[in-house]
Amino acid sequence: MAHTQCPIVMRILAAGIQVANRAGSIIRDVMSKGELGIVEKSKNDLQTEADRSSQQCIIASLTKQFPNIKIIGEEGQSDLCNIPSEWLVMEQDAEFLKNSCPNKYLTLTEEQFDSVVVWVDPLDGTTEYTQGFLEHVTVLIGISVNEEAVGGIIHQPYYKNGEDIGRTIWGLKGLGVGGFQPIDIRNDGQFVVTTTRSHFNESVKNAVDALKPTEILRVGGAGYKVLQLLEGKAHAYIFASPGCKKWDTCAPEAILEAHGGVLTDVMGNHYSYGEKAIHLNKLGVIATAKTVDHQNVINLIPANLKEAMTGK
Ligand SMILES: Nc1ncnc2c1ncn2[C@@H]1O[C@H](COP(=O)(O)OS(=O)(=O)O)[C@@H](OP(=O)(O)O)[C@H]1O
Ligand SMILES: [Mg+2]
Ligand SMILES: [Mg+2]
Ligand SMILES: [Mg+2]
Repeated sequence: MAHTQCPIVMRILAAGIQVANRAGSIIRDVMSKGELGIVEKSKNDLQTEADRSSQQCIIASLTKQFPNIKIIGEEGQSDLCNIPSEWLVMEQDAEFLKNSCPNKYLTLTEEQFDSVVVWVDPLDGTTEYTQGFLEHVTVLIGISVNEEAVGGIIHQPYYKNGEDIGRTIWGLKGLGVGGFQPIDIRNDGQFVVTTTRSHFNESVKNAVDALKPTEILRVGGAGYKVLQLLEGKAHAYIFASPGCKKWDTCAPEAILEAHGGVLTDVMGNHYSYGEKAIHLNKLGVIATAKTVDHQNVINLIPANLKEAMTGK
């Protein structure tokens, strides 16, 4: 099937896979040149040259390919006029396009652009990037349709596989996940929680402790934490605090749920990813692996913590 005839959701994902790979190589280039150009956007919130360049590459490439689609990136408006030509990626991943599009998205056309929003986090785990925890760094491209996170890409620029560097994982609800082999963690009496490394606070600690974990992993990035759920390394990802934004969770939520896991706020509700959605995930992030009862985890989060977060 010619690319232009494929359903829009499939084409955005196929383009996203290629552009995320390019963004990953830009992130590695900035690090190897050693001039990170760190800016403190606000307290505990950094931006580097890699965040800026990766975003320019992704937004420029996707805007060129899909001029009618709303794209929202973490780093705000990017100058798309003066970017190096090698940052413009016009390819779509041919392997991915061999998959059949789930029926639900077959009739969605580019003209119905109002219902589709692409959420871009050009570099998730910026604090970890600046501190040398490079494995935690990911590029996130999420697609929402009618406000629901349905598809996404998590690219790990520093994942090592023999001589190869980098890998790209995709997911689409109704189709599944690809680019890696998911591992479903067992429920054998252990309960491993993954949580923030760089944004830990009292509220996050209280929620984590309430689950009585047998092990706590503290790593950077929403993308990396969700990968830990998908690779059998943790049962739950707990961040009972505001801080994460829609571009942090859109792709991870879609990929996790395409495999049977769940990602919600502390009340157990899904976030909305429409164009007008507020960026902040005010009610935190609770995500669970496929083999875990999500509602049970939500029930264990202390009521006083939920009241403090919702104001009710
Ligand atoms: N308090 C606060 N202030 C500003 N930004 C915050 C905060 N908490 C989380 N975040 C953003 O969420 C992304 C993941 O961060 P973490 O790994 O620390 O936390 S989390 O557990 O996934 O929320 C990470 O995204 P990137 O900016 O893309 O690296 C954080 O910036
Ligand atoms: Mg950031
Ligand atoms: Mg992020
Ligand atoms: Mg980021």
